[in-house]
Amino acid sequence: MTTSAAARPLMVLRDLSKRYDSSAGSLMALDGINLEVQAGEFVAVVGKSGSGKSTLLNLASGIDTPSSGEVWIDGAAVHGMRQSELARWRGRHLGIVFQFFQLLPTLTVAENVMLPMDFCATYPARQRRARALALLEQLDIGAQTDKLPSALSGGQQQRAAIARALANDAPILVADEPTGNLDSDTTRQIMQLFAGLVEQGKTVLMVTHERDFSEYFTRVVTLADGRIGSIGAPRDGVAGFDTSANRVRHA
Ligand SMILES: Nc1ncnc2c1ncn2[C@@H]1O[C@H](COP(=O)(O)OP(=O)(O)OP(=O)(O)O)[C@@H](O)[C@H]1O
Repeated sequence: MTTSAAARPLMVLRDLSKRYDSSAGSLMALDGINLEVQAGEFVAVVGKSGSGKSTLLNLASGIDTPSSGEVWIDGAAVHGMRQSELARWRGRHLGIVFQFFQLLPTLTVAENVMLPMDFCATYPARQRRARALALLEQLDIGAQTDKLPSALSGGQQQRAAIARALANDAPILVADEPTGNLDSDTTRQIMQLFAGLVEQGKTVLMVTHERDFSEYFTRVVTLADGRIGSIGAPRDGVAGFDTSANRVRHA
């Protein structure tokens, strides 16, 4: 993709570290991460289990706080925000998609999609249901709107979760193994859906183990032991997913 020299990155992670302290000891889960994500990118985060992928996403999305370092999103210092302001700010700027969907089981699909709009008051109350239905229609689950999540297939639940992530029209989608619980056909559909959203202007940061979709990604960030081992362009190929110990490339 082309970016002008003056373009400000949509997301900046600067010297980001996370230490977990427990009775079992201290663990440096992330150590000195530097990453800039431009608007319109589809960035995949890959690496072995325990390499720090989810921790990186949780810090980048303000779900968790760094031990040191900075997270800037659209010019805002996320690392400096109070918890009270962070939740609403996050709701407006980030849509988050999880492996296990995390839909509220006692609310209908439409009500789940309306939740971020209710929480952040991004749209007038009288418009929220219509917007939820339009998103669900766009994601091909318009017929499921008034069902409980448990009545939907895994793929349909993930579509509902993506609709919820899109509810506030946030510019960034953060997804932690969104296809990790789906069969291969559904995985393809969901990855194509994310690629389509990027084409429509969204920016996506995704933890994934999916090797077959590297052509969708603008960059592949490989984590190893809490550090960035490599940042590769997709043309570097599936090697971006090679997490073997000595495979280190530099962009
Ligand atoms: N809340 C926590 N308290 C203590 N240690 C944690 C906590 N969360 C994660 N860790 C540890 O930090 C390291 C990085 O974990 P993280 O979940 O980010 O890895 P991951 O690459 O996402 O792994 P996976 O692919 O298995 O989901 C691991 O050693 C993990 O055990």
